[in-house]
Amino acid sequence: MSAELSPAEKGKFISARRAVDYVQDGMKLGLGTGSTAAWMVKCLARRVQQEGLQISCAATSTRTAELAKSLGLDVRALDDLGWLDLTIDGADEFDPELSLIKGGGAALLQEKIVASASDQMIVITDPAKEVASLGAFPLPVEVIPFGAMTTKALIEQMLTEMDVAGREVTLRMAGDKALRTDENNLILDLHLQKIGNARELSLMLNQIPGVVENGLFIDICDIVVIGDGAGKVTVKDISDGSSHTEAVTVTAADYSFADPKQ
Ligand SMILES: O=C(CO)[C@H](O)[C@H](O)COP(=O)(O)O
Repeated sequence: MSAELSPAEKGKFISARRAVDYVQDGMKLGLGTGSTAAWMVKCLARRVQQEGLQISCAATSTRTAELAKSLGLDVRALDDLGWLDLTIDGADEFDPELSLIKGGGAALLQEKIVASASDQMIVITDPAKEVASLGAFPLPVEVIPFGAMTTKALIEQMLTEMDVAGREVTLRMAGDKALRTDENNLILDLHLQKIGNARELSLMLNQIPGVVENGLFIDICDIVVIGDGAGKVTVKDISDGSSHTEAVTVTAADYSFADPKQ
């Protein structure tokens, strides 16, 4: 039997399980990255096994692809699947318009490509990630290694010109080495405190040579599913502005999976 989950982890599990309800037989799915997305992959694999669903998936990172394959899911290259029906992914922050900051797990590039190639994106999250205005979470920006410190300087100059509140930009490390993404790029984290105009910032960042993509997801997310460790799940849908909360029960058997890989 699995150990009791912390309230935060239970919230992630609850949101992941609820989002998997949106999956239908025959769908082509995008699989997100991160700890919440890992719960989703497990819940999805369980549904596929129990109900015999025929689905195919494109993963947003090597680690998600490995987890999904290890659980028997049919994982293909995005280009083999073409357009997707639905992507389910986590986020680091979301605001009332369901704009997001993503990339805490350094997978923002594949995540944005996959979500943008989907009819619908559902974000699975916990209440701590809901903000009135994006920016407390450092904004990840993926840059190519060539001239990365010059790209960093160009970003800092742009932030100064835009008069953004915080301007510290740091290179993300993995131990004593610069972290490399699945595309062998680097991540710069922008410690901005508060992002006033996320749309403008996103456009400006992507105009800088050396920037591959940034972690602002604007007009991409359709639904946010917020799992609360106390046993509630809230579903917010941007298409009709609706929001409703459901009570849920969770037992240890629900989050016990044969493969404990996260
Ligand atoms: O954007 C991401 C990875 O690049 C993740 O979805 C985000 O960091 C949330 O992760 P977690 O579910 O572990 O809190």
